[in-house]
Amino acid sequence: MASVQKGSVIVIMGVSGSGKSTIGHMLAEVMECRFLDADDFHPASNKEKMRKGIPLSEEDRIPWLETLQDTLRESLLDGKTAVLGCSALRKHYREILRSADPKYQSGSFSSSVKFVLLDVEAKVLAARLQIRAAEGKHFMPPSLLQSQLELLQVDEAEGILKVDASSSPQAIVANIQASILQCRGNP
Ligand SMILES: Nc1ncnc2c1ncn2[C@@H]1O[C@H](COP(=O)(O)OP(=O)(O)OP(=O)(O)O)[C@@H](O)[C@H]1O
Ligand SMILES: O=C(O)[C@H](O)[C@@H](O)[C@H](O)[C@H](O)CO
Repeated sequence: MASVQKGSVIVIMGVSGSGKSTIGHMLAEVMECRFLDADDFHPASNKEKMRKGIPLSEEDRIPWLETLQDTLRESLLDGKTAVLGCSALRKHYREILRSADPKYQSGSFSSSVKFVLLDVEAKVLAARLQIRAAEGKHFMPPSLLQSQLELLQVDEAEGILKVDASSSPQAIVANIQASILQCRGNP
């Protein structure tokens, strides 16, 4: 994609069920770049906790985000573009990811690591998670959705691209691509 310079990261963020893995994977495919799923970076203890229906704590999340930061930094230093699917629910979690850019100045929000928030109504999320749970495909139970919604924090000043993620995955990916093109030239 012309507008995304080599050596950048697009983080597809949002609560459980918003479609981070689905959309992130598809976006990476059309951008012909690597897709990283933050779920693959959790220690077994974190996954076990979530499987039991216990929300992660700060102490559980910070080391996980720091591991992701290391991986993103390596990718940026290699001059590669990557898409990361990661909840990144709190502002200070996103600061950890933005800081993967060695040139990032804390609090400036101007980083090679950019964020796209998948915005979906709670009742649609709940329905998606019920279907996924019935299929027995994922460790994250629907019961954790409420805690995720309560934790989500977005500050206008961060300039996060918010997309309506209740339509078809194809339409969402096309919308993200178009929005990124529109933002061309912006920091
Ligand atoms: N746009 C969409 N329309 C309908 N269903 C979707 C859409 N996006 C994702 N889904 C479905 O919703 C469920 C959750 O999607 P996905 O696993 O991609 O979300 P996630 O944000 O990565 O979730 P988690 O944070 O729990 O890993 C999956 O069963 C997926 O197939
Ligand atoms: O911050 C968190 O609580 C975690 O990142 C969870 O959101 C999971 O990783 C994931 O989204 C579920 O698959």
